[in-house]
Amino acid sequence: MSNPIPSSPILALRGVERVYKTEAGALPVLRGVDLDVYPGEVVGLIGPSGSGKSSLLHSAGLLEHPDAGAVTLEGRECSKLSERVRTRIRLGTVGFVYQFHHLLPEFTALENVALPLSIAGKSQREADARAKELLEGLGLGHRLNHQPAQMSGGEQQRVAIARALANRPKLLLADEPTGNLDPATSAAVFQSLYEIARQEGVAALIATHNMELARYMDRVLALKDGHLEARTFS
Ligand SMILES: Nc1ncnc2c1ncn2[C@@H]1O[C@H](COP(=O)(O)OP(=O)(O)OP(=O)(O)O)[C@@H](O)[C@H]1O
Repeated sequence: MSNPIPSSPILALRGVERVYKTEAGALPVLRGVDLDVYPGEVVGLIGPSGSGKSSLLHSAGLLEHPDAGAVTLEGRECSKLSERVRTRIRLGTVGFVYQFHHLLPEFTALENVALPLSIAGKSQREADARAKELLEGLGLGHRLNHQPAQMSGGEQQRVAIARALANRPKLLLADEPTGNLDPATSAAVFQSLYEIARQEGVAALIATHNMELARYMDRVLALKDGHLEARTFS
């Protein structure tokens, strides 16, 4: 990265463990994960299918409770907080992008992106202005009034990225954000995601199977046997 990394992480995991109870017995997936993500960096998370990437993102984004360990967002340790406070922190700090866009089909691109802003109490004018700014930044200025079904898969995913960034989260968690797209579209959408994350100054943790895209991240971590290790590319 060209920018110096500030000293205080936006996300810190310490000794995070996740064990699922299955009919076949306990399935340990995360076995003591330590991770720091700093403001403004784009971090790739790789690992084979079933290695626990989604589980890690769910714990990091306060969607699930880890079975052990600490999750600290913006300096606040969240494990022992009530569900209400965790939800408030999640809504204020984290944006999510998934493999499938989950846009509301009857809403336009602009309306889909403005919705979380309206829910957060912004006026319609403010919400629309912010939604328009983000969509234009993602190259969708000509698609503001289109519904999801009238857009390509790559365009739909860009709208989902704009929606995730609408409330100015400090951390973007993305789970296979381009996993449903063909290789060329996937590369283009990833490029847009990277650029807008930089513009917005948001940190991003992006789970992907796509090693070609992983190369373009600021750094890459691999999940192996429930632990994270740094990965470098030759
Ligand atoms: N709620 C659950 N109950 C039981 N097992 C689960 C649950 N959620 C996930 N698992 C198991 O935990 C393991 C890790 O799943 P996870 O979805 O985190 O992996 P992943 O690396 O994201 O996989 P993929 O790349 O295929 O999306 C898998 O073996 C999965 O079957």
